[in-house]
Amino acid sequence: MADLTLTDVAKSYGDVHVLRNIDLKIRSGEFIVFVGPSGCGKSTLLRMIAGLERITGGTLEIDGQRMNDIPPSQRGIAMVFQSYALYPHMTVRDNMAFALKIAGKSRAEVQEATDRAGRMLQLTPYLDRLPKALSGGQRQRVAIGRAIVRDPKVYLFDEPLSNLDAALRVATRIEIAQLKASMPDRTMIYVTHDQTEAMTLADRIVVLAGGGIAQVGAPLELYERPVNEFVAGFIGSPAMNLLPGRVKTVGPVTTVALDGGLEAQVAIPTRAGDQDMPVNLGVRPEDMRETEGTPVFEGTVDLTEALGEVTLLYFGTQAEMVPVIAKLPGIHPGLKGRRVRLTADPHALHLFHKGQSLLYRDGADSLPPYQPRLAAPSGSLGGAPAGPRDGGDRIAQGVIKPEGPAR
Ligand SMILES: Nc1ncnc2c1ncn2[C@@H]1O[C@H](COP(=O)(O)OP(=O)(O)OP(=O)(O)O)[C@@H](O)[C@H]1O
Repeated sequence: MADLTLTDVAKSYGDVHVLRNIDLKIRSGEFIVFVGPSGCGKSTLLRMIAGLERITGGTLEIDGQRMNDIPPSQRGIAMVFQSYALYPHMTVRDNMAFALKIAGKSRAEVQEATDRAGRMLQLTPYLDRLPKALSGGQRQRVAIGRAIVRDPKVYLFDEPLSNLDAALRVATRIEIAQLKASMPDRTMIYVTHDQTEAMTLADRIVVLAGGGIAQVGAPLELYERPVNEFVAGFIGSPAMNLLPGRVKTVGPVTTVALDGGLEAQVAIPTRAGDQDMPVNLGVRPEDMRETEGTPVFEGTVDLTEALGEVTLLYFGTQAEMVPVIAKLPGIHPGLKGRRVRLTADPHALHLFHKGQSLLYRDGADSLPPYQPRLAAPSGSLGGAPAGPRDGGDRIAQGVIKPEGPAR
């Protein structure tokens, strides 16, 4: 058991306020991933939980016990670092055994714990090797093994895979997922820059920005229902396109008059007071498709990138413009320089109050319960998504915010 509760947690270095108003409840056994732009305080928050950084405001509790002034070694936590931090002159077994020996465990206990960690991480053949005789992935497994032998209640990972090449990252990511599955009651908190790691490993993702929490939710919840433009742009790759316009007609389905003359129907309800409100229409590149009918976007393709399973089309790549990007399934040769008309399902469109600041979250709680987007049933052709997106039960895809002060 290890529930973590952060209440109004803050961190400042003198006059520099790095984090403030961090309220977060992490349930025992959850896999939580912190993401956010560089310098937003992900590692600082992790290190405060570990006890490696002083908490300058608020409280951290683990299982109801205040931890602010408890030393790291007594928090029941183990941390795995990006840099492995192995002792180069010690074997794999000795690296893993070190903390146990310091803690005064018997020889038999140390042997049993290191054998077990070696088996769990497939390190048994390497137990007598020095770190220099291991690959990067194997070294990181030793670093994880060092955490496992201590049998902590909470595991903290600070970008553990970022020193590995692409193939090893995938393999080690899967090993971490399997490790978590084998320890369902252990709580894990993981910092990463990698969206795939965040989306695949997390039970819930915490998006940090501007010194606070922008949104917390299940990975697909953040993808499908970002509460603001920042999260919309941060989760998903390439980022969601934001097309400026104004609310033209209100009702259960909103019509948006886009700058440039096009119109879009969005399955998001608006009220009379929202009429003429400046908005950004959010459309994910992967939700766009070519149309002979009425487009929500029309432009000349400046650049294409053929990635095999998909082709990326770029529009408006001139300096200082944020290009609009479409991601079409399959290979589309010869599109560069062509005029293309694109549309998207009204249920796949998002709507944001224009100019909304990063942490402006009011109104998010009034959204109806989240309904996951389902893939097409197996056997159907064409890849058109089925389920809620085609029905009427995902009305509020995005958020229109009333005018108000940004927080
Ligand atoms: N000792 C310090 N004194 C002053 N500012 C600091 C100190 N340590 C960290 N910071 C600042 O705190 C902020 C958060 O740093 P942190 O390393 O937690 O960010 P991060 O989100 O993990 O970044 P990255 O993704 O680049 O690793 C940064 O702006 C950093 O400059």
